[in-house]
This record gives sequence, structure tokens and C-alpha cells, in this order.
Amino acid sequence: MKKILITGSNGLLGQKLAALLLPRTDVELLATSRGENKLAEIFPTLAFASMDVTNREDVDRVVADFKPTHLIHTAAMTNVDQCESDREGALKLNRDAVAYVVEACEKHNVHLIHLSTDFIFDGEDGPYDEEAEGNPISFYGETKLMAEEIVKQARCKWAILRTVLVYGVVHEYGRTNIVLWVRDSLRAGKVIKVVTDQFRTPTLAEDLAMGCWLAVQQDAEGIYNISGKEMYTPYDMALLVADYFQLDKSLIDKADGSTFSQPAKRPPRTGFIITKAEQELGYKPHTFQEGIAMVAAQAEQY
Ligand SMILES: NC(=O)C1=CN([C@@H]2O[C@H](COP(=O)(O)OP(=O)(O)OC[C@H]3O[C@@H](n4cnc5c(N)ncnc54)[C@H](OP(=O)(O)O)[C@@H]3O)[C@@H](O)[C@H]2O)C=CC1
Ligand SMILES: Cc1cn([C@H]2C[C@H](O)[C@@H](COP(=O)(O)OP(=O)(O)O[C@H]3O[C@@H](C)C(=O)[C@@H](O)[C@H]3O)O2)c(=O)[nH]c1=O
Repeated sequence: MKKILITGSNGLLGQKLAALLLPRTDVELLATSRGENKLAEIFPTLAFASMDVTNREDVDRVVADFKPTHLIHTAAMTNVDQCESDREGALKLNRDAVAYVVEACEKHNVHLIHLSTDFIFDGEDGPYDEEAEGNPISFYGETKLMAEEIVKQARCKWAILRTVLVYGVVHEYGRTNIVLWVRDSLRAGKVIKVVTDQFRTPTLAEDLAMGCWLAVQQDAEGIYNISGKEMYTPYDMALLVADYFQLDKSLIDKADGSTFSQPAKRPPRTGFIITKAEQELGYKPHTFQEGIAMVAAQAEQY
């Protein structure tokens, strides 16, 4: 029996983890997030505790009470532009909270599964394997790299799962994702500018949740790349989405990322080599086309 505590359960990955793990009879699950449980309606049997990861006492108390075997730390400030403008907040959530989570895992002998990102790299020479050196070009990336350094020093079992551009349908969620953004814009007849100078291996949120579960099941330690396998530009992705939904591709304009006035710089070419996760964990991601179909089916319900 695995006892799993999830942080950030209201978020994109957190919700998919809840959906994957709640039905399992070999898992006892505790979902945690700051504030209220947004999943109460869709998962009425989900055990939930409100836990603010930036509150050291909160983290220690909830971990001490539940005594998990594994903790999947998904909570983070994931708005890359916001991290640039609210540096203090980004440090609190993406660095300091990780230190509290590590401390609690050490004290209560918990195996930590920590989520990280392709944005720890400069994007000059992707796709990257697990050995590549970090060199962030955004403050988000900096804080996530600091977090990795903290996790690597931990005196408990730990794994760092790095991922890339995650997409999926979620409940009561403020952000959209690349598939539905393209679909909904084209359906409304809106012209969209989509970048041709960023390269990514986009990740279906369900695949990432499965990667986390495989890491738990196998007590994986060390660094693992968990993403999609195919490298695309967002422009390529938009064309595939338009094809799938049979929408007008002439509404998709090519854009150069450098012309966007975003506060945070984005790394041009990231993407991951996922051979290690495939071979060691048995990780098998869907293709992007399969991912679009899954998102489409789920989006019907919304
Ligand atoms: N999404 C992506 O494209 C990528 C994500 N990652 C990493 O994967 C992980 C999961 O990302 P994702 O699921 O997309 O993130 P989300 O932003 O969707 O979810 C994060 C969740 O954490 C919650 N949270 C925020 N602050 C706190 C706090 N102080 N205490 C407790 N919970 C808090 C948020 O709550 P609220 O809803 O109240 O804001 C939110 O529900 C992150 O570590 C991220 O860095 C890596 C690469 C790509
Ligand atoms: C809004 C917009 C985005 N895009 C492209 C650029 C980008 O690659 C993709 C997604 O846009 P965003 O600004 O949401 O993406 P961004 O904030 O860059 O997403 C990142 O999030 C964090 C949390 C991560 O860790 C990264 O892996 C990464 O995926 O879509 C366009 O081409 N045109 C647009 O108008």
C-alpha cells in the first residue's frame, strides 16, 4: 500500500493525479492545496487537507498527521511572467516552500517526488537529457533550479521529474491550454499569432500523472525527464489542432517569439530525451495527436 500526499491538488497536474490515484485500491491518497478543495464536487470521496506550502508549520503538521510514504510536490508559481514581476512571491513558493517540504520529508521519512521544468535550461541546445547543465534565462527558471539544488541535498529519498509545456482539460481552472486555446480562437474566427521559434516536447497532463505514479511505484530516485516524445513548435501544434477539429488554418499567423512583449524570456529550443524514463520506469507517453483527441473528448463535457 502506498500512502501518497499531493501538494497543489487544485492545479493541472494535481487534478490529474487525483483522477488517476483515487480509484486505486493500492493507494491511500491525501490531496492538499491552499484554500478550498476545488475537486469536492467531481471527486466527493477525495480526502483533502488545506495546506499552504509556504507555511512551514502547516507542512510539518499535515505530513506528520498523514504519514505518507510518498509526497508528490506539484504546487508552484507556474505563471512565468508573474514570477518575473513578483520575485519575492516566486522565491517563497518555488524555493522556500521546497525547503519546507524537504524538511518534512526528511523528518517523517517520506520519499519526495518533486516536479521541475525545461525552463531551468537556456534553450540553446535542446532536446536535453537528464545530465544537461541548467542555465535559466527567466526568474521562474532560476527559482525552479534553486529548488532542484535543495532537493538534491535532501537526506530522504527523492526524485526530480522534469517536464515540458503541459496541456490538459481541468475543472474550475483559470488557465487554458494550447489545444483549447487554438480550437476556441479558430472556432470564433479569430486570427492567432503562434510562434515558430520555440521548440518543445509537449506533455499530456495524464501522461505526466502516470510518470509520477510510475516513479512512486518503483521508488525511483534521481532525475527523470517526463514529457512527450515529439518535438514541435507551437505553430506546428496549432496546425495539428486545426487539422483535428477541421478548422480554418489561414487564421493561424506565424510569429516570432522575440516580437512578443512578455516580461519573461522563453528558452528557444528545449524538449526532452525521455529514454531513461521509458527504459527504467516503463513510461510511454501518448503522441500529440492522441493527446488532442483525449483533450477533445474531455472538453465535450465542459
Ligand atoms: N504547466 C506546465 O506547462 C509545466 C509545469 N511544470 C511544473 O509542474 C508542476 C505542476 O504544474 P501545474 O500543475 O501546471 O501547475 P498549476 O499552476 O496548474 O498548479 C499549481 C497548484 O498549486 C497551488 N498552489 C499555489 N500556491 C500554493 C501554496 N502556497 N500552497 C499550496 N498550494 C499552492 C495552486 O493553487 P491555486 O489554484 O489556488 O492557485 C495550483 O492549484 C509545477 O511544479 C511546475 O513548475 C513544469 C513544466 C511545465
Ligand atoms: C499566448 C501565446 C502562446 N504561444 C505559444 C508560446 C508558448 O510556447 C506556448 C504556451 O504559451 P504560454 O505563455 O502559456 O507558455 P509558457 O509560460 O512559456 O509555458 C511554460 O510554463 C511553465 C510553467 C513551464 O514550466 C514550461 O514548461 C512552459 O511550458 O504557446 C503563442 O505562440 N502565441 C500566443 O499568443
